[in-house]
Amino acid sequence: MVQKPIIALDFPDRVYAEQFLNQFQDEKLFVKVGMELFYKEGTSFINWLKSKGHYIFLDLKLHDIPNTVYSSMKVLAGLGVDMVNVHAAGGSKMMEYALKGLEEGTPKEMERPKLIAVTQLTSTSEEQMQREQLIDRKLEDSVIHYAKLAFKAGLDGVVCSALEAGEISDATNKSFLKVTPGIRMIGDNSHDQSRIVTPSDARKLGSNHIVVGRSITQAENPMQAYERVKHEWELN
Ligand SMILES: O=C(O)c1cc(=O)[nH]c(=O)n1[C@@H]1O[C@H](COP(=O)(O)O)[C@@H](O)[C@H]1O
Repeated sequence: MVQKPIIALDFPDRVYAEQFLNQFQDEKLFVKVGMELFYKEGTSFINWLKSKGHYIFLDLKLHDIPNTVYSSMKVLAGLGVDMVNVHAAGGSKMMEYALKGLEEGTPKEMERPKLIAVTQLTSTSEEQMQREQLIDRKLEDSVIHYAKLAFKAGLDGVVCSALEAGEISDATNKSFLKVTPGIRMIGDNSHDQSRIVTPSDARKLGSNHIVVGRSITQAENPMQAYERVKHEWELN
């Protein structure tokens, strides 16, 4: 799959999103549609993005009982997106059912979307995880544990910080995807993220994809910000 930085289209509606995308003219981008935009605009916006030739990560982070996730994935499989996700905390069975739903729901002429699992959100710190989730371990231990569960369930990869990417490769295999949000250029505001890295460090540490939102979308010149991220990511 194309390795361009994935731009998080965290906008309130399609007017904002289209205004943003228009700046890139005909460039085919890899974009992420999250809950905010999908809840507002639904599948018609996904179809529009597809008609423009963009690659799409539909980030709805499913986390429910196995049967509900199975039937929801069956529906999402028909949208023709390239990547979808679940929360690994939903458990092995839920992840297996998610994959089954996608496999059954993908039309014959389409490729099944990649299925990845969020391990520990990049906004979560070790202190918060221990205090709020009552996990009395290092944060990396929890991330690696979830990655192993996702791997065993047959998923294509995980969402993780680049700080854990190397250990995940060792615990799974080289082709298991490590998709990394929490990307910031040096000096950027980290906002609500905890485990942040630069595009160049993400590459060096072994991430396969990076997800970048506010550092691009809220930049004074988003095109320039995107080019800087892409340059750093591709050069390393
Ligand atoms: O699944 C995700 O995309 C995701 C997982 C995670 O652990 N952390 C995380 O930040 N994300 C998403 O990645 C994007 C990061 O946005 P910025 O912090 O603005 O770069 C947001 O759209 C988040 O919803």
